[in-house]
Amino acid sequence: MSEGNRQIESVAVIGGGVAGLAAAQALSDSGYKVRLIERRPYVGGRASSYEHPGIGEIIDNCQHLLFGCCTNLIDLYRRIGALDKLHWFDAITMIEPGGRRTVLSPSALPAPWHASPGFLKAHAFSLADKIAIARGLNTFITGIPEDTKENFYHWLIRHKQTQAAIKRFWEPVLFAALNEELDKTSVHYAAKVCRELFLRSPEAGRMAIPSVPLSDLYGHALQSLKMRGADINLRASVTRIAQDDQTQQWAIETEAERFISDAVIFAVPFEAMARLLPTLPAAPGKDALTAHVSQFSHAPIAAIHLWFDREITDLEHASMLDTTIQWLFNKSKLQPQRHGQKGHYIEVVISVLRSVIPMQRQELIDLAVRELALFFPTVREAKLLKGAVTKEVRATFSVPPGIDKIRPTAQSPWPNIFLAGDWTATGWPATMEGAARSGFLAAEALSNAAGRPEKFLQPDLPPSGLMRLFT
Ligand SMILES: Cc1cc2nc3c(=O)[nH]c(=O)nc-3n(C[C@H](O)[C@H](O)[C@H](O)COP(=O)(O)OP(=O)(O)OC[C@H]3O[C@@H](n4cnc5c(N)ncnc54)[C@H](O)[C@@H]3O)c2cc1C
Repeated sequence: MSEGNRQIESVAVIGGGVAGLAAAQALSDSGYKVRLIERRPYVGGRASSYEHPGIGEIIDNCQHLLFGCCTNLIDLYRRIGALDKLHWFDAITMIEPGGRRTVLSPSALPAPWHASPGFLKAHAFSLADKIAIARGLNTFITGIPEDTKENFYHWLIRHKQTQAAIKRFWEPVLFAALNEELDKTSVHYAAKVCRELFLRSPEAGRMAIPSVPLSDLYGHALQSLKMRGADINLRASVTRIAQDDQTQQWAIETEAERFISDAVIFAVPFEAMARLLPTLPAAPGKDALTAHVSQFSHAPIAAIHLWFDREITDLEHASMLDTTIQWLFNKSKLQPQRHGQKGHYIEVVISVLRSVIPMQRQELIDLAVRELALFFPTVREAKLLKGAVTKEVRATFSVPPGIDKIRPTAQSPWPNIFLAGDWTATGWPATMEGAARSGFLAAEALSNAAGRPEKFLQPDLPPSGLMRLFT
């Protein structure tokens, strides 16, 4: 691995998702000449919105959530001036068929027990479930287990979790956070999610939902980058990277042009990286990287977007128990720009379940309406004005046991080429926070190679209460 030529001024960032935007923003803020190259006509990558042709509405590819523990994503929003586009919640509502609600919110007790009173009062769990969940969560207070070959479902059985605790607590939480079946999930990552959301501090577990469509949110990054003199190439797909024989700089080729840059940051998903790797020159470590990239796998997410002629619930969001639909987001309430518009817009999300992906659009809309009626009787009288379905087959990379062995660091086998993307070695699962971290880590690696080391990665939130004893 080379140290680089220590004369880096220009940087090509390939990929305008959260990872690429974080890298581009950090380096632009530090005075590098950045060119961002994105295949699509908009930025945001897997966290974006667009006008759906069938219904004439701007919709997110899927609702995206973040939490207080997402310190790097929040720092990216600060850098791009989008912090005020987040709607923060102190409570999460779980709802059962029939409409009974459980509201989980932090109490005044010190961490790690701040969430305990909410759990104790929860209608959704029996006493046996509560004891099992508390016993399970408590094992993560002192730290997160190392990644072993054990999967999280096996761990839950070994820790004597009830079936209801698995169905109503562990699955909803981890499906949303890790988007994978529990028997394909690493104990290490499951523990990390639980520790951040329920144990570290009340602040770390606070949930936020963007109050604007995702492309508006990440559109702030485009404005901010342009203000700093960055070049932005949208609708430009990189097809090949080669080293310029004379200058030893990198030549980046898109379908339309070819340009030269001192350094390159790849911020593309692993499957796009797999397509670009063969175009790069031979180097020690290339074969190992290629082999590792080929071992990643995906999991899907589907979202169903429904416009009713009336309000079907006062809730802004809810985790829906015991049904195929898992989360509800009341977009008419969450996005102020929709206030007063015709129809009440509800988005429901189904994570992980591969069986829903082959279902037809109308079949999924019917399923969502049928299941919503189990929670909200108004749905039976309401008229559905229109509906749309978004399916992301390659939504997230899976985190099976042993995944960390194949996640590459920001250093690539080539001089002045760096890797970013949620799938790289950040210690985080496939999330916007993981992507933001990867972008900052790649920017740090580049600044080291340039001989001007800088720190962009934000520290984790400090633990509070008694959790300070277990850092
Ligand atoms: C349906 C869904 C729901 C999700 N929900 C959440 C959530 O609630 N919370 C959360 O934190 N995370 C969520 N995620 C995960 C999150 O969106 C991703 O982890 C994150 O956005 C990944 O960012 P990235 O920059 O690493 O990759 P991407 O977003 O995939 O960005 C890579 C970019 O590279 C571009 N590209 C690819 N190849 C080329 C090329 N050859 N030339 C130029 N450009 C190229 C792509 O067009 C893309 O814009 C969800 C994801 C999906 C799909």
